[in-house]
Amino acid sequence: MAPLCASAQIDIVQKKTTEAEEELHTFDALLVRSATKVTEELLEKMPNLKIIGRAGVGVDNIDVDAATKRGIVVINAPNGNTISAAEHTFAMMAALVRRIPQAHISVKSREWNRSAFVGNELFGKKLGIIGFGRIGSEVAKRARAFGMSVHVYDPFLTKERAEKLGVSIHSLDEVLTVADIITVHTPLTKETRGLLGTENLAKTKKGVYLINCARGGIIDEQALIPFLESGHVAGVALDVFEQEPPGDHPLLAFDNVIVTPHLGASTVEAQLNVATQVAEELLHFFEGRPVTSSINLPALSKDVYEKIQAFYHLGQKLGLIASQFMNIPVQELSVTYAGTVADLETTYITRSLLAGFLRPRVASTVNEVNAAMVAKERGITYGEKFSDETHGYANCISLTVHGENKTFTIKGTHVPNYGDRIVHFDGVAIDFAPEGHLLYIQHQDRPGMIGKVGNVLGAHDVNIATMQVGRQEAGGKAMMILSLDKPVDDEVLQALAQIDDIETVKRLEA
Ligand SMILES: NC(=O)c1ccc[n+]([C@@H]2O[C@H](COP(=O)([O-])OP(=O)(O)OC[C@H]3O[C@@H](n4cnc5c(N)ncnc54)[C@H](O)[C@@H]3O)[C@@H](O)[C@H]2O)c1
Ligand SMILES: O=C(O)CC[C@@H](O)C(=O)O
Repeated sequence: MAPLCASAQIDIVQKKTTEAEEELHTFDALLVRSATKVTEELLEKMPNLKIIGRAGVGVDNIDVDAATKRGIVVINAPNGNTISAAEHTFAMMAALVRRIPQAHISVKSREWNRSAFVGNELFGKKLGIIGFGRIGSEVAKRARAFGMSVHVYDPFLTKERAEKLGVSIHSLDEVLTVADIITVHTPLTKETRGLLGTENLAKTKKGVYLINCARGGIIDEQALIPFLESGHVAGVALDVFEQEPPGDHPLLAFDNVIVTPHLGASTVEAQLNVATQVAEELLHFFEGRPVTSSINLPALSKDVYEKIQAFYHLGQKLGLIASQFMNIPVQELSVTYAGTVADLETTYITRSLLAGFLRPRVASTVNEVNAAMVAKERGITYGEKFSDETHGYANCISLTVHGENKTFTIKGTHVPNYGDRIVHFDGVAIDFAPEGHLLYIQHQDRPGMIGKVGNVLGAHDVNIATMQVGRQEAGGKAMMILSLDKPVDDEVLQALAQIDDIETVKRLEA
């Protein structure tokens, strides 16, 4: 939290959400650990909210879909507690096979029963790790130091990464059948809920030990009971439960089930790390810098962000102008990247363009977070293409909007140290900066048009800052894009539209 406390821009209110009912509508940011449930209902009471920070890894206490729908960025602190969670897993493993908690209770009860607590060594045992991300891989390092062999199952782990981490990948069945001890380190998802249920538990070795320091529900608690009763499972270590706290859970009655109250991340170091990580990210967000640990935005490193920043802005302007020009229902947006921009992380630029396009059409907040979702809701599809056609510019972004009976194309480029330029507008080569109050005039290419437009604007006290003209061919379709010092009202638009040979007049705000 220290980075937040040090910031003059941030006022911190530390309360339970239930104690802050009256102020909920005022908050811009919400920071939570795992206990606060960030539900759709809570989000409805927080219309000002822009970002939710989870000081920890799992975001299962946050309705990420509901946040995304509202354009709220969700960030977490993905690695601040990795070491603590891995160490806790290892402590649980040692405690499980050496029966330390049971022996502890016995001695505290004034007994001295050494023969009752004969355990097993970890050395030489096969450890099955299901889920080989940050924590799983740290557990593996520690296991190797203890002389264990490590057997990994993770369907998303590449061969290269497995080799780099010195482990071999196995199928789930292989891990289940060979492991003496199995520890799970996956997120809780539709696929992992009940992953160790009746069917898979039956495939494990007789006498297997199980550990869950990830999320309650990955090991099916009900399914476990008969396997403990029969002695097939020799012992279980649980830091997490399907319901927390677990209350009077039948598993707690088993002597060989050892438990902790979700303590994986509960170290001074981890709490400091996650709080600092999430606080720094939050400050970056409000300073308009990239957030690297967002759950609902593509991850961007500072380096990548710096490269795409200019195009991100250009994309937004292209979308914004196209949306106003095509103020009719549209079905499809097609974005083409050419030149240097084509080598960058274009997903983010496309999202920015899409948000710019949707903004004039949508009453609710629309930004890079929810743009794809809002587009889908409105039946607008979009796609990215890459091309070699740069039209002579170092970089070029083209947007084609397909609407009912009309297609519109706009192209832009970014010139370093100069700015964004629109270089092609509705079939006409032109060159203007997409900034401020713009006026689009489409007319027949005739002498004297510029003077007539200037006279009307002058008569209405509208000052022209810049004027760019372009045409398809001499005497054919021509256009003017004017940048004005103030927005024009409907009266000015009508006066301009009455000039002979002017076909269309549109205001465009950029
Ligand atoms: N007990 C605690 O206090 C505590 C602390 C921190 C994290 N956690 C939890 O630990 C878990 C792991 O955290 P992490 O930081 O290592 O996450 P991570 O995202 O780095 O790793 C998760 C791994 O699981 C793999 N995976 C996903 N679906 C899978 C499936 N169906 N089968 C097998 N593997 C699958 C992913 O490919 C990934 O490699 C999470 O559930 C997290 O919430 C608990
Ligand atoms: O806030 C906590 O202590 C839980 C942490 C842990 O479960 C996580 O997902 O980061």
